[in-house]
Amino acid sequence: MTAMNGSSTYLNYIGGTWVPSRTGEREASINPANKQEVVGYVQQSALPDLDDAVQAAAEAQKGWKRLAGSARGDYLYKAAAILERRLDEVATAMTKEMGKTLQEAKGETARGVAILRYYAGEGMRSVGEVIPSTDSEALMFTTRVPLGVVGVITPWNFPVAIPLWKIAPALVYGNSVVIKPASETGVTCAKLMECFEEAGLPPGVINMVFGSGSVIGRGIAEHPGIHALSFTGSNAVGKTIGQAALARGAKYQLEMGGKNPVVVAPDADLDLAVEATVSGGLRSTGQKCTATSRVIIHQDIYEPFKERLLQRIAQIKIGNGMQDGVWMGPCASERQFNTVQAYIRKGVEEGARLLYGGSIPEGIGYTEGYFIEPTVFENVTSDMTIAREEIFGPVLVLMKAESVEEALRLANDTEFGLSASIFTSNIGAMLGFIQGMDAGLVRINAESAGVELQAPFGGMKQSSSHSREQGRAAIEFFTAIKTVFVKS
Ligand SMILES: NC(=O)C1=CN([C@@H]2O[C@H](COP(=O)(O)OP(=O)(O)OC[C@H]3O[C@@H](n4cnc5c(N)ncnc54)[C@H](OP(=O)(O)O)[C@@H]3O)[C@@H](O)[C@H]2O)C=CC1
Ligand SMILES: O=C(O)CCC(=O)C(=O)O
Repeated sequence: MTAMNGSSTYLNYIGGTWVPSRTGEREASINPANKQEVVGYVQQSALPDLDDAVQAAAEAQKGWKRLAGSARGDYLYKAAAILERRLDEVATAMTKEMGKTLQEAKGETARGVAILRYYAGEGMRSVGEVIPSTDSEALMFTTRVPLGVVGVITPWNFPVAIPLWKIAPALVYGNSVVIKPASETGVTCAKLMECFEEAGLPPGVINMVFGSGSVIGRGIAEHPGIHALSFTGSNAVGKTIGQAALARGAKYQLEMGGKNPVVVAPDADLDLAVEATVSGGLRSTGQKCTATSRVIIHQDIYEPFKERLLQRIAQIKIGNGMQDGVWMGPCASERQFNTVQAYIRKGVEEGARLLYGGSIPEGIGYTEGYFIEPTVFENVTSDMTIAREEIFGPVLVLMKAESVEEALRLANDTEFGLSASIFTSNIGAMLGFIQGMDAGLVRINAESAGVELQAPFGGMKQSSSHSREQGRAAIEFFTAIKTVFVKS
């Protein structure tokens, strides 16, 4: 059982057993919509707990890699069915732990089910190719082998989808896994582990160790028994993980921040562009690496676009994501709440004009959680902090462009390159944007957020370590190619 003594304390999952940390310490997971509510307690683990998990994973991987891919896939199909059955419970834990609305949390959990099924099917797909040898009597082909024990370090903003889009391919290709979830969303991750446990995964194939990033996260990056690391989170942490992995020759994959632009051309469908800007920028309280952050608007339609945008934002209902009708929940944590407020202050100090929001909403219950109004700035220049750094909150900056060419130049004027959208009905502008935009995801007449699990996902420039996740791209990270030459 996950819970210790029937209380809401969640244990580490190591070697197929729920175990308390050797430190005996635990940490509360708080509901950001109501700071008084403890959703559950998770372990404050130390490095010996991680050692136990790595040892269990290494032992289990020996048998796991020998199973047929289809047999490994069968376990994922079972886990998918269990997660589907428990969808409401898992989504509720997610909303309570990190604040996104229940509707969004249910959508994400359903996506988790689909991710498991997609990778279950991978167990039966081809893994190599036959390459003609210059020796006519030889057979030369490639096959793929697992990497060994994979470390997974995940953030709190997609507590089901991100862990599963890393765990599922790692497992189906024959690796075992040690995951450290974000401290804010440990309870949700424990529920995913329960699904794998109920699916009957052999003990040790998947392990979860709670704990702080600086101890367990760093411990994963530096552990000699972990052969590969997949991380999503901030740039600052991602870079330290990459350096630690490189120093010891481990494979690593980093998915980090974004400063995603939306370009609104003079011939755009303005209603569509407004709706996509609101959804892409403010859904999940702006806490997506693909969230729209910079809105670059052609000067000819700047005023009508701005007017419609502000009208639409005024309709947003902020509140506890568990309540019907609430469109936007709180920031996920006190730290995130403080960060977003600091960026809003910085925007004002640096001379941007605060058009909308910027404060804690007025009304009953808002001071009980980490609520911030949707916020819009204008008169923003590219050198301002709010135009350069990832805010990860419900903040949009409006920038005016004299031409579509200038809009593209502004869109590219960032160190990030994750996602970018353009709204236009001009095919030339579309093609110019597809070609000229330096981003891993380029979207035409669609919001910057919104990832499909069967397609490669990742960024350019500082947004990623240049690898891709999801879809068939996952096989590139979670396996190594072996070239085989056979002669009788
Ligand atoms: N690309 C994305 O999807 C995300 C981007 N971010 C960006 O990062 C900012 C800060 O968010 P935050 O949650 O602090 O993101 P972090 O990068 O700190 O956290 C992501 C994960 O890394 C872990 N971690 C933290 N420090 C270390 C370390 N030294 N070594 C190894 N692992 C570590 C965290 O653990 P723990 O939870 O215990 O700290 C968590 O599991 C946000 O404002 C946003 O800009 C955040 C989340 C997702
Ligand atoms: O846009 C999405 O659905 C996923 C975004 C994402 O991966 C992230 O924010 O970390």
